[in-house]
Amino acid sequence: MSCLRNPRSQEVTKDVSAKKVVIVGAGPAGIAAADALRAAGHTGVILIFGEERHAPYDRPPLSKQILAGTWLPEKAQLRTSEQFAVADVTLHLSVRAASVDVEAHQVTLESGEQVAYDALIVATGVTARELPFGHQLEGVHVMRTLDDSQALRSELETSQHLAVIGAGFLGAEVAAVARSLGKEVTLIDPLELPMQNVVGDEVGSMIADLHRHHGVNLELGHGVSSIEDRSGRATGVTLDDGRTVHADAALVAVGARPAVEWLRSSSVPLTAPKDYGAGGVRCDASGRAADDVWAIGDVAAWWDPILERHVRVEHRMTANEHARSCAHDILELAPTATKTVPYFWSDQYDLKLRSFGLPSQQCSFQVVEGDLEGRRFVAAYTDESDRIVGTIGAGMFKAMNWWRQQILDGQTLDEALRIKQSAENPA
Ligand SMILES: Cc1cc2nc3c(=O)[nH]c(=O)nc-3n(C[C@H](O)[C@H](O)[C@H](O)COP(=O)(O)OP(=O)(O)OC[C@H]3O[C@@H](n4cnc5c(N)ncnc54)[C@H](O)[C@@H]3O)c2cc1C
Repeated sequence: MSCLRNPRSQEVTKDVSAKKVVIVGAGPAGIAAADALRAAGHTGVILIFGEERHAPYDRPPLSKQILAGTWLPEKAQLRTSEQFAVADVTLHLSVRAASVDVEAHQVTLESGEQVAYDALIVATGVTARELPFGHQLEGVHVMRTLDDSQALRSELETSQHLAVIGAGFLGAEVAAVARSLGKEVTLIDPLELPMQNVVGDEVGSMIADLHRHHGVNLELGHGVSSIEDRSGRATGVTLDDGRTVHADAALVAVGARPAVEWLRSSSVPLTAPKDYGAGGVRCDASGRAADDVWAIGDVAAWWDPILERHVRVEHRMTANEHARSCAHDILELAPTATKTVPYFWSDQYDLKLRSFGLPSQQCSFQVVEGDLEGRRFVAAYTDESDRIVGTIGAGMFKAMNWWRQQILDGQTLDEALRIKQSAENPA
């Protein structure tokens, strides 16, 4: 198809608007891309292929409200079939893409059927990482899909002691929900503190104290060497120091890997192991990965012009932002104007953590508002040149937004504190 290049236009040219767009992955990013295309004036065919059998749904409630039983799964559904019909978007569920031929502009489905495209959006997300042992046992779970969440929920109706392997945000959230359901919970991680590599030592200590306060047994600084079983059913978890923690169920929450197997035989580039969020689809700052191929959401490592490197983040809001920006690029519209930074949240008991940018344990850390003891605070994370690269906070949402802007402005902490002080105490 011939395309009229009109890079700075606010209006979609006719040829471009009629492109046939194929979206692989029916998660939040894929659905948001279809929305964004239509909102920006795209009139051509949009096909979405998703390997799951469920109507597209949101994942954050899986480890929170759905696991806790306070939401029915329907509440997490992203769109109804009527909404897809109105938007004239064709959704194919239980269909897996097996490969893509970038040169021929063709996706091959697992059935062998070939689907031609003018523009391809890769939105295949990530899959749960597994341990090299134990996953065949009854009572051993991961948490990525609606089926996973429902399976763990029914497991907790009968099991009394849950071992959570991995104290990242997912493991920590599930530990909190399981405690609220009255279960004995052991939270295990080779790091010394929960979520330590993201939130650092100070916030990690606060989270550890919170879990201890709620009665979670913390086994930090320990890896897991095996999952014990009797007749094919998990009975405990053996730590690297030889002790065994009794458990009749286990959640393995040891991270995720980009769902890129289907791209391996293609010319779509992947990021190197040393990149932030390695192994994703390597994209430019508009999500373009190869000729007429874009990638968005958890699977995509976009070039970040502020941080000057490829960044892949597994955050819900990034899926929406990528989708909007990529839709504009496909339609050759002027880029979406708003500069953004990654955002995530995590709910544990009554603590509602919010984070902007890319905080990490490697950064310098300073509480800039409130205090950690009261669990009402904003903390700034800075790089070696004192630039603020991330913030984490709780209970101070207005202040968090001010600090978010400082990240966007590339501000140093020193300068940000000076601006804040002069705003609070005008001369
Ligand atoms: C339990 C849980 C809790 C979370 N909580 C939070 C939170 O509190 N805050 C936050 O910011 N983020 C949270 N996240 C992360 C957030 O859900 C993700 O960032 C978001 O789902 C990313 O959307 P996505 O569409 O890129 O990927 P996904 O949601 O993974 O969707 C990708 C879809 O593509 C499908 N697919 C994969 N390969 C193929 C193929 N070859 N063919 C067809 N389909 C394929 C997958 O089956 C999947 O349905 C959470 C994630 C989980 C799992």
